[in-house]
Amino acid sequence: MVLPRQTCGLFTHTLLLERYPGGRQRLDRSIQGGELFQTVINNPINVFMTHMSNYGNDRLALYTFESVVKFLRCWTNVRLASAPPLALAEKYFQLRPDELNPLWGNPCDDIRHRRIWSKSKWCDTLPKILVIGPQKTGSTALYTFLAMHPTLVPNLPSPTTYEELQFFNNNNYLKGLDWYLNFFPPSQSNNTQITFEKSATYFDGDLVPRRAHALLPNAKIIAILISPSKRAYSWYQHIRSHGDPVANNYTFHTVITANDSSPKPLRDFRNRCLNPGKYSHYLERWLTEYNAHQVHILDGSLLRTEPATAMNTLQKFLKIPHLDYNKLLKYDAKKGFFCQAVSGEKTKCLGKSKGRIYPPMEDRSAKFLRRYYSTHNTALSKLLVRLGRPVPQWLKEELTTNG
Ligand SMILES: Nc1ncnc2c1ncn2[C@@H]1O[C@H](COP(=O)(O)OS(=O)(=O)O)[C@@H](OP(=O)(O)O)[C@H]1O
Repeated sequence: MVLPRQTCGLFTHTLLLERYPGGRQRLDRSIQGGELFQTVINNPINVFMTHMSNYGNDRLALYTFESVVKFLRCWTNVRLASAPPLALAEKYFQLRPDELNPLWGNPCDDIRHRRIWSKSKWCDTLPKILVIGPQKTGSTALYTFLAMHPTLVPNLPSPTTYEELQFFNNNNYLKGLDWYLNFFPPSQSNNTQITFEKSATYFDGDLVPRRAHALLPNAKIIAILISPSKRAYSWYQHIRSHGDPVANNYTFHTVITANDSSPKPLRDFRNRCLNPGKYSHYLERWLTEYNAHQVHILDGSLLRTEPATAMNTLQKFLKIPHLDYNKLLKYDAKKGFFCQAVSGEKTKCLGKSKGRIYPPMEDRSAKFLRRYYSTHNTALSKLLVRLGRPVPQWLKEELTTNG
């Protein structure tokens, strides 16, 4: 384990000066203003270890550290003090409490890390595309369409959350990078392929944009948007079908109209139902981390009715070879959606949990939500215009039928 923002690295490599790569001159350069000197200067707290169980034998380490301490004392005003590693760690987090939560970066971005990265580990297969949701916008359909492309490879499924890894937004993040990487083994893809991941809860997760950017700064981000009112209703039906007590005890209308005097579980539920639909708010957060050219905003209604058209635009954005989805997808009248065309007239559709049958939304709820989302939809429309992106038909309709 290393402290945040420190690079785990070797300063002495060997026990013998004459075997030091580059010779004494190189080691002395590191001590006298070079890498070791800079490491001490730039980090108020450092943890150093010797290779040896009895470090009295590690004469080269003793030479190195004695020399760097002498050099620092001679040429700088830095006050040096030492303490056991645990005490150092405590001091470090007193100085930087905001760093108590880890922020994983790509170990292979740092040449020293890459050099000492275990041969049995990898990092080149980290996803280069993230489908971030939000939930109930057709993200699973998009995931299966992307997985049909020979250039694209999804993560291995999680035993608990299936195709979604939900790494960046919950406690899986604290399981560390190895946990995430194990879903992208090199055996799954060749080096011309691109790995991708979709977790629909990433869109509105507080910490997600920052965490995702720290690990995948060059990733392409895909958000799918449909009418926020429809999304909220679909989400309510989804949660209700899973037997959630709040969803079972309260009608959709009661949920969306809950106010500050409503019971806390109901208010929390209302927030989970309605907040992700404040699209511009969350997109702006993603745009503080990622450059706009890395972010694709996909029209979820178009994906549903004309998936081949939506996939054409998406392939251009991803700069991957063109695949004609007209030939791969077929409308399934029974399911009411485009599904994967298999042999003959057959189709392979998503399971029962996608495209549930439920009664239409009550008029009063639709009216309430149109008003509720009005400012958010206006902000979204402005955002899309600012980015030079098309304004989807569903958004134009929501804005004109407002009130
Ligand atoms: N091709 C295709 N096949 C099946 N379903 C499709 C498709 N395209 C869009 N949809 C709509 O996707 C809705 C589910 O969205 P998600 O996959 O994002 O849901 S989830 O957040 O991952 O649970 C799901 O919502 P419900 O109809 O409310 O169940 C569908 O309407």
